[in-house]
This record gives sequence, structure tokens and C-alpha cells, in this order.
Amino acid sequence: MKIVDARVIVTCPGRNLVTLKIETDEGIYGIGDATLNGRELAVVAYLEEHVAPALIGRDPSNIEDIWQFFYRGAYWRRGPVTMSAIGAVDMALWDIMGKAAGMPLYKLLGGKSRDRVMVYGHATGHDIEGCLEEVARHVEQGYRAVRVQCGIPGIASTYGVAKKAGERYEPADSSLPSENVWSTSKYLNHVPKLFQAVRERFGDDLHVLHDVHHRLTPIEAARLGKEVEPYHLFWLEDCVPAENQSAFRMIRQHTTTPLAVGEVFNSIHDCRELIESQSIDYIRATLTHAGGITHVRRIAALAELYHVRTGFHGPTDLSPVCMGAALHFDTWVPNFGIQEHMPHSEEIEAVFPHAYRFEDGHFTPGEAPGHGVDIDEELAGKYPYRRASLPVNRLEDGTLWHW
Ligand SMILES: O=C(O)C(=O)C[C@H](O)[C@H](O)CO
Ligand SMILES: [Mg+2]
Repeated sequence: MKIVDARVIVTCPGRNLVTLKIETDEGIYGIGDATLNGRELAVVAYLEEHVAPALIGRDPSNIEDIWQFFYRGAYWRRGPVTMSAIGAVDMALWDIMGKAAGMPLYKLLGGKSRDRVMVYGHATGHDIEGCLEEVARHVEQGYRAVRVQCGIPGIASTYGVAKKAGERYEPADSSLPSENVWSTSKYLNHVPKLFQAVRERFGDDLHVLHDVHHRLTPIEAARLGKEVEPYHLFWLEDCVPAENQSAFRMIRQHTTTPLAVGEVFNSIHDCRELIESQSIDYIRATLTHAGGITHVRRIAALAELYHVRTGFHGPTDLSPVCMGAALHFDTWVPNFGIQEHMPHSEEIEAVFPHAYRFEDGHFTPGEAPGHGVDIDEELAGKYPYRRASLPVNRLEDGTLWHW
């Protein structure tokens, strides 16, 4: 089998999504997700100029060699743009091989380690009462695990909180970055009260999660971890920016709250120290941004040695193609923890028909060969690209802060 075509499809059914389609001389094609939120066209250019031409004529079954060719062969290694491009190629090649073998991807990877994949949903509210209502709605829908993000009194807009009650939260909300204001002290005073209220209302069995979105310093993160200990979070996510991996050793010494990190990571080298020092409990690097299945399974294997489990990133800025491939990976990977789930809009679901299904707080990947996600190119063509940027954060005195 030979690759005869590789094309990038950009569509914006409510948000920008980038898909790589690789076609073979045997009529089998595969698709991969290459979406990098707010930087979509950088990956498109990388794929179109540097990757697609070099794919033509290759045997798609040489997945490992093709991965090495684009990683080592680029000389300039790593980084979200490069690794998203490689991730899309890799996902599409695994899709092709699954289709050629007539097997769902999880079987190619080594078969089922579990019957179904537990996901967590997103509850968001402007105040604690609003959050509790949203958590209740998720529980009614069957979710066993819910991430809870709440508006902070005295701060106009907060990460993870939709503009209006009941609306979807989409952070890439304007053409150029909008500016948010952040106060660490107001946030730290509020969050323990939120989780106290959640536990009082929903009891001990519901898994609850929280995303700090990189905003604290290590000692502030240590304080938060300690103060929410009585509420037994499933995890506290991205409590500090993780460029400085050793910061987590200090947080770890102060708290038994489980820690999750890695949605912005794109290689095993970003994760290595955190995993080897046993400073975290869940690794979130996912297939699109961390070089595809071929690379993320190395990360998962390293993590397994240190009791670290997977907790893949799964916001709407990753397309259903990533979601489908991730659900196969989750079904197979021995050290699975949980999978994030933010439902895509009806428009996006129509552009990307898929075999995966939600039931009772869990997903199954389906039995379609490959990753089981397709793209309706005609429909995709009706939604042209629109520039959208993620916000920036400033402290109350105007200092630029981590968003
Ligand atoms: O889903 C999460 O946990 C996130 O933090 C979502 C990110 O803000 C989003 O992917 C940015 O593009
Ligand atoms: Mg996050």
C-alpha cells in the first residue's frame, strides 16, 4: 500500500477544527486531528508545506518509521505545532491500518483492558448555587465524575465559566485575545467553600475534579491542595504552570490531593521528571498535541512504572477525531484513569460522524475499523475558518498573568 494524497481540511462549525486526510492507492483513507486552539493555521502551514509532500509514496504501515522521520528528521524537535502535525499524521496512519486489518483501533493496540471508559463532564456556574444545579444536571445524565468551575466573587470573568447560565464555555471567544482579570486571593478564599457545598449536597460517591488552569505559585497550590483535602477531589489540575517540573515536588510534600498535569505538554520530555519523581497522579498529554498514538503510548508506559494514570485532555477544541482515537486508547491502556468529555455541538457532530457512544457516564469507542470517526467534507466546506484567540489574564494591577 502507498500513500497517494495528504490534504488538510479546515472547518469552523462553531469553532475551528483542522483535519489531515491521508489517502492510499488501495482506496483506504485515514484521518487525524491537527487542531491547536488559537494557532490553527500554524499547524496547517506546517502540514501543507513540510509534511504532506513528504508523505506521498510512503508505505502507511511503517507508522514508527514515519513518526521518526518527521520527529528526528525535522532537526527542530518538539513544540506544539510540530507535535500536533506529527500527531495528526500518526492518528491517520493508525486509522488506515485499522481499516486495512478490519479491526477497531483498540484491538490493534492490544485489545480491551476495560469494557467502558469513565469520563468527566464540566459543571460551571456563576456562583455556588449555579454550580450545584449544573452538577445535579450532570448526575441526572449519568456522569460519575464532574469537574466543577465557579465564578469568583469580585472577579468579572473566570476560567471555565460560561458567559450565560446553561451556555457552552468556549474560551477562544474573540478574534484577538480578550483580557480577563485575575485575583489569586479571591480565588483561594472561594474554592474550598465550593467543594464543601458540593460534598454536602452530593455526598461522597461522586468524583469531583477542579482545574486551576496554571494560575497559582507552588506555595499557593500547596495551600489549596491542603484546604480541599477534606472534600476528596479526584484531582486538582494544572495548579501551577509546569515548565518548572521540580515545583511539583514541593506541592506534593504538602498535600494528599491528587494532582493532574500535562494538557499543554507535547513530548515525553515534558512529563519525565514529574512522573519519575512521583510528583503527579494523572498525566493529561493527549494524542493530538503530543505526537499521536505512537508517542503517547510511550508516555503511558513510563507513567505506568510510577503509578501515574492517564487522564486525557478532551475539550471541544480537540475534534471528534481525537476523541474517537483517545477512546480506543483509553479502552486499551492498562493504566487508564479517566477521560475528559466536553460535548461537541450538533453542527460539529454532523461534520464528524462517529462510532463512539455515551451511556451511563461512560463511553465505548465502537467496533468500526480504525478509530471510527469520519469527516463529511461537503458539510465541512460550508463552514469557513474564522480567526479566534484564547484570552489573556491580568492581575488587578494590570500585570500580565497566566491564563
Ligand atoms: O479542558 C481543560 O481542562 C482545559 O483546560 C481546556 C483548555 O483551556 C483549552 O483546551 C485551551 O484551548
Ligand atoms: Mg485544563
